[in-house]
Amino acid sequence: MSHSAFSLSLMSPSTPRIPPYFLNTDHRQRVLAQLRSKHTGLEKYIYLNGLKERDPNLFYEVLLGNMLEIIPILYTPTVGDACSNYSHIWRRPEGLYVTIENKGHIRQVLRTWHAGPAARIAVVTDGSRILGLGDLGANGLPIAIGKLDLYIGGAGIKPSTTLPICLDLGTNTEKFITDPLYLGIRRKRPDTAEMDEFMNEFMEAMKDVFPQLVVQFEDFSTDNAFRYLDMFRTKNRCFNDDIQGTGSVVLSGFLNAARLSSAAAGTPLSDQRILFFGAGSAGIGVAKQLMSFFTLLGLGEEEARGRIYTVDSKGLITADRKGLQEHKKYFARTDYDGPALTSLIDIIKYVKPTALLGLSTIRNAFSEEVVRLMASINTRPIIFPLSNPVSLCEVDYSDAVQWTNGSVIFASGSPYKAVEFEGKVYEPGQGNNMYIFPGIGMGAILSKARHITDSMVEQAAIALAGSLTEDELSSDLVYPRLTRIRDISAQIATAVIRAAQKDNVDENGLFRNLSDDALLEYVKAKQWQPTSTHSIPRL
Ligand SMILES: NC(=O)c1ccc[n+]([C@@H]2O[C@H](COP(=O)([O-])OP(=O)(O)OC[C@H]3O[C@@H](n4cnc5c(N)ncnc54)[C@H](O)[C@@H]3O)[C@@H](O)[C@H]2O)c1
Ligand SMILES: O=C(O)C[C@H](O)C(=O)O
Ligand SMILES: [Mg+2]
Repeated sequence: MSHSAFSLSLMSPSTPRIPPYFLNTDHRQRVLAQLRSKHTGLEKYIYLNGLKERDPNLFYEVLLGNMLEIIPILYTPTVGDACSNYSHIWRRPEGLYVTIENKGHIRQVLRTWHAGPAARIAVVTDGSRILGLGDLGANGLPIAIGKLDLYIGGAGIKPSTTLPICLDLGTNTEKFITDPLYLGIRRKRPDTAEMDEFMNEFMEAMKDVFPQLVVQFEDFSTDNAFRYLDMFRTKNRCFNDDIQGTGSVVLSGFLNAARLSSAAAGTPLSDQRILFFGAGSAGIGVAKQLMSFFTLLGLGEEEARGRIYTVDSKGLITADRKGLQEHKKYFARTDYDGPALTSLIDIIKYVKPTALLGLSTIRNAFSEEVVRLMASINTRPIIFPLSNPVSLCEVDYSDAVQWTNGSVIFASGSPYKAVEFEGKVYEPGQGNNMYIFPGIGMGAILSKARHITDSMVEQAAIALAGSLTEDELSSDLVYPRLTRIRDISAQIATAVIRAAQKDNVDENGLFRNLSDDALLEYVKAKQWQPTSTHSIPRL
């Protein structure tokens, strides 16, 4: 502090004063104008982060009033830039880091969290596969924060009960280890045995320190995503967003998309054939969940599995391939014995899919030739390029509309704007787990579910699919409009609570006697709202 500033502060005992005519203005509009004056997504992210620190109530008020503008900044795609640059844009402590060096005393570290046992929902990442951006190590924290902002904005979870955690276990990305500003531990990631020990201690400690907590695993690399879901799904109240949340949201969009595509083709729903381009945690998670599309129609497991084809970087996945990773085996084809099919065009010609889903992280993998081929074999092709962020999306919406002459039924992981084609406006869907996880988490919290069961996840998808209004249905949408996310999350949470009751995992039996309408009203009444302060800035 300079000498003059120091003496000035000594000389002025008064506290700062709000400008006298401040209340003649709407401060929320000022905040929006300030936000819009920033030129890049990252600058907007930093601005919003500062606003949240200065005045969280105002931050959530502005978020709730401007979801379509603000979610793409706090969440995909801009949160991807925030993570990639986190060590450089860092301003203040947020969230909780638990490092590999805390092994042996993780409980003590968790006990430092200010909310203590009041915490209800944690999003936990180890930073090893952030969106499609790879291993970002300790820079992964903003993904947990962004997801929790959606819990708060989208479902109405109370901010003080949310807990973002980044497990700092090292990184295999060399450029971070050598970056002088990198905020994480400078070492390679541990081997499986060491990581398992850490995760076992961590999850036990989470249960002890936060007995009411739901844990959402987020953006773990594929092997670990499956591994820790299997290890903890019956011991802890937890789920994996990339496997189950994505599976659920895509099942939901697919239920609506298949209805449109089958009606256009005049074929039964059960004739759908789905090709997955990308067979990681998300691809296989979604493929497993989409089995329910067929089983709900009455098909047996084998028949349902036969409608699903998976592709990875080596081509169509077949059972005879050597060294096939465990998670790819279930959908590996046993009915193809020709030469390996490696090009997407050849695979489409062989499979003749009604739906092409991308979870590959390969930008523009759905080329003009691919999209036109899909349109030539389907009256209304279903094309869901689901990789995030936009920079890794398999095809842009405007191209998909143009190359299919508007017939495409489209949902992408990251947001796209509506496009006009030959005088008609087309609206894309956003097939992102953000529609689902807030409702699953809220339902699990309110019912105090011991575990999160498959049927809770499936019922969440069915509730989301059924939540479209007449107007949304007549616009051929496959997901509801995001502006309604609070209502939708309440409907999903209600369905999740009912499923928890059916599975007898609800520890809170109070809702069992409520009618569906009364339960929905109860859930809505539980949603936290920022108090409208007329937006007087906090001093
Ligand atoms: N929309 C959503 O809600 C949502 C949810 C979860 C994940 N995702 C996105 O899905 C993507 C994948 O996530 P993941 O965890 O499964 O990652 P991952 O790295 O485990 O999986 C990527 C898969 O793509 C395959 N692949 C890579 N290059 C390929 C190529 N050239 N041709 C064909 N296949 C190729 C890989 O073999 C692998 O099977 C990410 O971009 C992520 O952001 C989206
Ligand atoms: O974070 C998202 O936008 C969706 C998903 O969880 C992902 O990993 O891409
Ligand atoms: Mg994710």
